Amino acid sequence: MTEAALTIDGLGVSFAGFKAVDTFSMVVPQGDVRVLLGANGAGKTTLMDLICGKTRASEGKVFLFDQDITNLQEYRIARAGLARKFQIPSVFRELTVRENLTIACTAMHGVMGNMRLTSTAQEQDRFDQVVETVGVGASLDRIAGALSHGETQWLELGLLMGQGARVILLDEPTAGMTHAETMKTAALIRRMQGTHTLLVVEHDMAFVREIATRITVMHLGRFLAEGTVAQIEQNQQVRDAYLGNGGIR
Ligand SMILES: Nc1ncnc2c1ncn2[C@@H]1O[C@H](COP(=O)(O)OP(=O)(O)OP(=O)(O)O)[C@@H](O)[C@H]1O
Repeated sequence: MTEAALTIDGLGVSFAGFKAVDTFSMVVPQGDVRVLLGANGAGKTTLMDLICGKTRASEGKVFLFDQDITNLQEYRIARAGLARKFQIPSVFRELTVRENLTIACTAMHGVMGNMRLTSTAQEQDRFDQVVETVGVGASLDRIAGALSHGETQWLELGLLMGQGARVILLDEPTAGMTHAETMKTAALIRRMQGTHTLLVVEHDMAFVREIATRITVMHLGRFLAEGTVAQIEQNQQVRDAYLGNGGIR
Protein backbone atom coordinates (compact mmCIF):
# COMPACT_ATOMS: atom_id res chain seq x y z
CA MET A 1 0.00 0.00 0.00
CA THR A 2 1.16 3.56 -0.70
CA GLU A 3 2.45 5.48 2.30
CA ALA A 4 0.09 8.04 3.86
CA ALA A 5 1.33 11.60 3.25
CA LEU A 6 -1.41 13.35 5.21
CA THR A 7 -3.41 11.73 8.00
CA ILE A 8 -6.20 13.61 9.72
CA ASP A 9 -7.57 11.82 12.75
CA GLY A 10 -10.70 13.04 14.58
CA LEU A 11 -9.83 16.70 14.00
CA GLY A 12 -12.12 19.40 15.32
CA VAL A 13 -12.54 23.00 16.39
CA SER A 14 -15.42 25.06 17.78
CA PHE A 15 -16.07 28.77 17.45
CA ALA A 16 -18.22 30.01 20.36
CA GLY A 17 -19.71 26.54 20.78
CA PHE A 18 -20.31 26.01 17.04
CA LYS A 19 -18.39 23.00 15.66
CA ALA A 20 -16.99 24.27 12.33
CA VAL A 21 -14.98 21.03 11.97
CA ASP A 22 -16.27 18.03 13.87
CA THR A 23 -14.24 14.83 14.49
CA PHE A 24 -13.07 14.83 10.88
CA SER A 25 -10.79 12.05 9.60
CA MET A 26 -9.20 11.23 6.27
CA VAL A 27 -5.99 9.78 4.85
CA VAL A 28 -4.33 11.05 1.66
CA PRO A 29 -1.77 8.64 0.18
CA GLN A 30 1.59 9.93 -1.07
CA GLY A 31 1.33 11.25 -4.62
CA ASP A 32 -2.47 11.62 -4.73
CA VAL A 33 -4.42 14.68 -5.81
CA ARG A 34 -7.33 14.74 -3.36
CA VAL A 35 -10.18 17.18 -3.92
CA LEU A 36 -12.10 18.44 -0.89
CA LEU A 37 -15.68 19.19 -1.80
CA GLY A 38 -18.49 20.70 0.26
CA ALA A 39 -21.26 23.28 0.09
CA ASN A 40 -20.67 26.82 1.36
CA GLY A 41 -19.93 26.77 5.08
CA ALA A 42 -19.14 23.04 5.13
CA GLY A 43 -15.86 23.73 6.92
CA LYS A 44 -13.30 23.29 4.10
CA THR A 45 -11.35 26.49 4.76
CA THR A 46 -11.37 25.85 8.50
CA LEU A 47 -10.03 22.33 7.90
CA MET A 48 -7.19 23.73 5.76
CA ASP A 49 -6.50 26.31 8.52
CA LEU A 50 -6.27 23.50 11.09
CA ILE A 51 -3.91 21.42 8.92
CA CYS A 52 -1.45 24.25 8.26
CA GLY A 53 -1.44 25.55 11.84
CA LYS A 54 -3.30 28.81 11.20
CA THR A 55 -6.08 27.71 13.58
CA ARG A 56 -5.46 25.55 16.66
CA ALA A 57 -7.37 22.27 16.82
CA SER A 58 -9.28 21.56 20.01
CA GLU A 59 -9.40 17.83 19.27
CA GLY A 60 -7.72 15.27 17.02
CA LYS A 61 -4.38 14.90 15.29
CA VAL A 62 -2.67 15.77 11.98
CA PHE A 63 0.28 13.74 10.70
CA LEU A 64 2.60 14.67 7.83
CA PHE A 65 3.93 11.25 6.82
CA ASP A 66 4.78 9.88 10.30
CA GLN A 67 5.40 13.25 11.96
CA ASP A 68 2.77 14.60 14.34
CA ILE A 69 2.30 18.25 13.26
CA THR A 70 -0.86 18.97 15.28
CA ASN A 71 -0.92 22.58 16.51
CA LEU A 72 2.73 23.26 15.69
CA GLN A 73 3.51 26.84 14.73
CA GLU A 74 2.85 27.56 11.05
CA TYR A 75 6.53 28.06 10.14
CA ARG A 76 7.44 24.71 11.72
CA ILE A 77 4.72 22.93 9.75
CA ALA A 78 5.97 24.62 6.56
CA ARG A 79 9.54 23.59 7.37
CA ALA A 80 8.38 19.99 7.89
CA GLY A 81 7.20 20.02 4.23
CA LEU A 82 3.55 21.07 4.24
CA ALA A 83 2.78 24.23 2.26
CA ARG A 84 -0.41 26.21 1.83
CA LYS A 85 -0.82 28.24 -1.30
CA PHE A 86 -2.86 31.37 -0.83
CA GLN A 87 -4.61 33.39 -3.53
CA ILE A 88 -2.21 36.30 -3.18
CA PRO A 89 1.16 35.05 -4.41
CA SER A 90 4.33 35.80 -2.50
CA VAL A 91 6.74 35.94 -5.46
CA PHE A 92 9.49 38.57 -5.57
CA ARG A 93 7.93 40.77 -8.25
CA GLU A 94 11.08 42.76 -9.04
CA LEU A 95 13.23 39.62 -9.61
CA THR A 96 13.23 37.33 -12.63
CA VAL A 97 11.54 33.93 -12.66
CA ARG A 98 15.01 32.33 -12.59
CA GLU A 99 16.05 34.38 -9.54
CA ASN A 100 12.80 33.57 -7.74
CA LEU A 101 13.22 29.84 -8.33
CA THR A 102 16.95 29.90 -7.48
CA ILE A 103 16.19 31.47 -4.10
CA ALA A 104 13.46 28.90 -3.43
CA CYS A 105 15.73 25.99 -4.39
CA THR A 106 18.66 27.18 -2.29
CA ALA A 107 18.73 25.00 0.80
CA MET A 108 20.59 27.55 2.92
CA HIS A 109 17.84 30.13 3.25
CA GLY A 110 18.51 33.57 4.60
CA VAL A 111 20.72 36.37 3.36
CA MET A 112 23.98 34.40 3.29
CA GLY A 113 22.42 31.47 1.45
CA ASN A 114 20.86 33.72 -1.14
CA MET A 115 24.13 35.57 -1.70
CA ARG A 116 25.84 32.37 -2.81
CA LEU A 117 26.45 32.56 -6.53
CA THR A 118 26.66 28.84 -7.21
CA SER A 119 24.18 26.06 -6.56
CA THR A 120 25.01 22.58 -5.37
CA ALA A 121 24.32 19.78 -7.87
CA GLN A 122 21.29 18.74 -5.79
CA GLU A 123 19.87 22.27 -5.84
CA GLN A 124 20.45 22.49 -9.59
CA ASP A 125 18.56 19.19 -10.07
CA ARG A 126 15.67 20.50 -8.01
CA PHE A 127 15.65 23.76 -10.00
CA ASP A 128 15.57 21.83 -13.30
CA GLN A 129 12.77 19.55 -12.06
CA VAL A 130 10.67 22.48 -10.87
CA VAL A 131 11.17 24.40 -14.14
CA GLU A 132 10.03 21.35 -16.09
CA THR A 133 7.02 20.61 -13.86
CA VAL A 134 5.82 24.22 -13.81
CA GLY A 135 6.58 24.71 -17.51
CA VAL A 136 8.32 28.09 -17.13
CA GLY A 137 11.44 27.22 -19.15
CA ALA A 138 10.68 29.91 -21.75
CA SER A 139 10.02 32.60 -19.11
CA LEU A 140 13.13 32.26 -16.90
CA ASP A 141 14.49 35.71 -17.72
CA ARG A 142 11.20 37.57 -17.40
CA ILE A 143 10.55 39.82 -14.41
CA ALA A 144 8.02 38.09 -12.15
CA GLY A 145 5.99 41.28 -11.79
CA ALA A 146 5.27 41.20 -15.55
CA LEU A 147 3.77 37.69 -15.54
CA SER A 148 0.06 37.12 -16.16
CA HIS A 149 -2.22 36.07 -13.29
CA GLY A 150 -1.98 32.41 -14.32
CA GLU A 151 1.80 32.47 -14.79
CA THR A 152 2.22 34.05 -11.36
CA GLN A 153 0.16 31.29 -9.75
CA TRP A 154 2.28 28.62 -11.50
CA LEU A 155 5.51 30.31 -10.41
CA GLU A 156 4.27 30.34 -6.85
CA LEU A 157 3.61 26.59 -7.04
CA GLY A 158 7.17 26.25 -8.33
CA LEU A 159 8.48 28.22 -5.34
CA LEU A 160 6.66 25.90 -2.93
CA MET A 161 8.12 22.84 -4.69
CA GLY A 162 11.57 24.44 -4.73
CA GLN A 163 11.35 25.03 -0.99
CA GLY A 164 10.81 21.31 -0.52
CA ALA A 165 7.06 21.11 0.08
CA ARG A 166 5.90 17.50 -0.15
CA VAL A 167 2.24 18.11 0.68
CA ILE A 168 0.56 21.21 -0.76
CA LEU A 169 -2.85 22.65 0.14
CA LEU A 170 -4.55 24.63 -2.62
CA ASP A 171 -7.63 26.78 -2.14
CA GLU A 172 -9.54 27.29 -5.41
CA PRO A 173 -6.38 27.35 -7.55
CA THR A 174 -8.24 28.42 -10.70
CA ALA A 175 -10.01 31.44 -9.21
CA GLY A 176 -9.74 34.36 -11.64
CA MET A 177 -8.21 32.23 -14.39
CA THR A 178 -9.27 32.07 -18.03
CA HIS A 179 -10.39 28.71 -19.44
CA ALA A 180 -7.00 28.24 -21.13
CA GLU A 181 -5.17 29.01 -17.86
CA THR A 182 -7.46 26.59 -15.99
CA MET A 183 -6.60 23.78 -18.42
CA LYS A 184 -2.87 24.54 -18.10
CA THR A 185 -3.23 24.45 -14.31
CA ALA A 186 -4.89 21.03 -14.56
CA ALA A 187 -1.96 19.77 -16.67
CA LEU A 188 0.53 21.18 -14.15
CA ILE A 189 -1.26 19.48 -11.26
CA ARG A 190 -1.24 16.18 -13.16
CA ARG A 191 2.53 16.54 -13.60
CA MET A 192 2.88 17.05 -9.82
CA GLN A 193 0.88 13.90 -9.13
CA GLY A 194 3.13 11.09 -7.89
CA THR A 195 5.96 13.29 -6.66
CA HIS A 196 3.77 15.63 -4.60
CA THR A 197 0.60 15.15 -2.60
CA LEU A 198 -2.13 17.74 -3.05
CA LEU A 199 -5.28 18.61 -1.16
CA VAL A 200 -7.38 20.93 -3.31
CA VAL A 201 -10.54 22.83 -2.41
CA GLU A 202 -12.37 23.41 -5.67
CA HIS A 203 -15.99 23.87 -6.76
CA ASP A 204 -15.54 23.72 -10.54
CA MET A 205 -16.47 20.11 -11.33
CA ALA A 206 -15.04 20.27 -14.88
CA PHE A 207 -11.66 21.07 -13.31
CA VAL A 208 -12.14 18.50 -10.54
CA ARG A 209 -12.74 15.78 -13.16
CA GLU A 210 -9.40 16.73 -14.75
CA ILE A 211 -7.29 16.50 -11.59
CA ALA A 212 -8.85 14.38 -8.84
CA THR A 213 -7.46 10.99 -7.84
CA ARG A 214 -10.28 10.80 -5.29
CA ILE A 215 -12.76 13.20 -3.70
CA THR A 216 -13.60 13.67 -0.03
CA VAL A 217 -16.87 15.44 0.77
CA MET A 218 -17.50 17.50 3.92
CA HIS A 219 -20.90 18.49 5.18
CA LEU A 220 -21.64 20.60 8.28
CA GLY A 221 -18.08 20.13 9.49
CA ARG A 222 -18.15 16.35 9.22
CA PHE A 223 -16.91 13.71 6.84
CA LEU A 224 -19.76 12.78 4.46
CA ALA A 225 -18.30 10.60 1.69
CA GLU A 226 -15.18 9.62 -0.21
CA GLY A 227 -14.68 8.01 -3.60
CA THR A 228 -13.76 8.44 -7.23
CA VAL A 229 -15.25 11.34 -9.18
CA ALA A 230 -17.90 9.02 -10.68
CA GLN A 231 -18.81 7.55 -7.28
CA ILE A 232 -19.18 10.98 -5.70
CA GLU A 233 -21.24 12.38 -8.58
CA GLN A 234 -23.67 9.48 -8.19
CA ASN A 235 -23.77 9.50 -4.38
CA GLN A 236 -27.29 10.36 -3.18
CA GLN A 237 -26.13 11.66 0.23
CA VAL A 238 -23.77 14.06 -1.56
CA ARG A 239 -26.52 15.21 -3.90
CA ASP A 240 -28.83 15.81 -0.92
CA ALA A 241 -26.12 17.79 0.91
CA TYR A 242 -25.84 20.10 -2.08
CA LEU A 243 -29.61 20.72 -2.35
CA GLY A 244 -30.30 24.41 -1.99
CA ASN A 245 -26.72 25.18 -2.92
CA GLY A 246 -27.19 24.92 -6.67
CA GLY A 247 -26.36 21.21 -6.79
CA ILE A 248 -23.14 19.47 -7.74
CA ARG A 249 -22.24 20.52 -11.29
N1 LIG B 1 -13.27 32.43 12.97
C1 LIG B 1 -14.54 32.02 12.94
N2 LIG B 1 -15.41 32.39 13.91
C2 LIG B 1 -16.68 31.95 13.88
N3 LIG B 1 -17.20 31.14 12.94
C3 LIG B 1 -16.41 30.75 11.96
C4 LIG B 1 -15.02 31.16 11.89
N4 LIG B 1 -14.47 30.60 10.79
C5 LIG B 1 -15.43 29.87 10.19
N5 LIG B 1 -16.59 29.97 10.88
C6 LIG B 1 -17.85 29.28 10.56
O1 LIG B 1 -17.54 27.92 10.36
C7 LIG B 1 -18.30 27.37 9.29
C8 LIG B 1 -17.38 26.78 8.26
O2 LIG B 1 -16.73 27.84 7.53
P1 LIG B 1 -15.65 27.58 6.39
O3 LIG B 1 -15.23 28.93 5.92
O4 LIG B 1 -14.60 26.67 6.90
O5 LIG B 1 -16.52 26.85 5.29
P2 LIG B 1 -16.16 26.54 3.77
O6 LIG B 1 -16.56 25.14 3.51
O7 LIG B 1 -14.74 26.91 3.51
O8 LIG B 1 -17.13 27.53 3.00
P3 LIG B 1 -16.94 28.34 1.60
O9 LIG B 1 -17.04 27.31 0.51
O10 LIG B 1 -18.10 29.26 1.61
O11 LIG B 1 -15.61 29.02 1.67
C9 LIG B 1 -19.18 28.50 8.75
O12 LIG B 1 -20.46 28.37 9.33
C10 LIG B 1 -18.47 29.75 9.25
O13 LIG B 1 -19.38 30.80 9.44
